[in-house]
Amino acid sequence: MDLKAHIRGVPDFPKPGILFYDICTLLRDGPAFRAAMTQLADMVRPYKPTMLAGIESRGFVLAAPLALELGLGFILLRKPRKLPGATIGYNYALEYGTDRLEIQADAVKKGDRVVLLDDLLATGGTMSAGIKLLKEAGAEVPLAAGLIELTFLNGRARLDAPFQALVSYDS
Ligand SMILES: O=P(O)(O)OC[C@H]1O[C@H](OP(=O)(O)OP(=O)(O)O)[C@H](O)[C@@H]1O
Ligand SMILES: Nc1ncnc2[nH]cnc12
Repeated sequence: MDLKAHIRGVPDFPKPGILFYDICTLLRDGPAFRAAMTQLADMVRPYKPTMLAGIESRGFVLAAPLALELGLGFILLRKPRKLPGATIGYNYALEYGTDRLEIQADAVKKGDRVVLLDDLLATGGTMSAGIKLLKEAGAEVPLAAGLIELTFLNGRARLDAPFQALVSYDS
């Protein structure tokens, strides 16, 4: 399955100069969505995670079904003020703005092996914040993973964990 054939590039969204890689066109195609989930499962399984975590919101769309597929529990990393109870937060810069991620302080136990999933790695700010939060909460992060990597932004250099993606774009 050629996953790239199902990902649409939308010029000048959400700002002029940004080529937005839209996964909605992949998600809407059953066999392509299935193939992406199977390939993600094959990529993640060797790292022997005990839990999966996903980043709001497009990351949830991939990470929750992947957790089910692998028979694992699922942790939500959310945008600010959405999670009840004590949280740990981290501010970060995006390719097109700034944001903050939060995790529930009791989401992981020391020594949990948590693989972190998002749809796309651009500058790496979001994924880097997610890895920091998981580690601060006590988890090991054997892998961060995505469907898409924008290699020209070199986001993986900012990550304190190995990173893998299914498809990459160099412009
Ligand atoms: O590597 P970075 O430069 O940090 O960019 C990647 C992040 O940007 C997008 O999320 P966005 O904040 O647009 O939110 P969404 O998933 O809710 O659409 C994407 O889903 C990643 O989470
Ligand atoms: N170019 C891009 N396409 C889709 N999502 C993104 N998140 C950050 N940069 C993006």
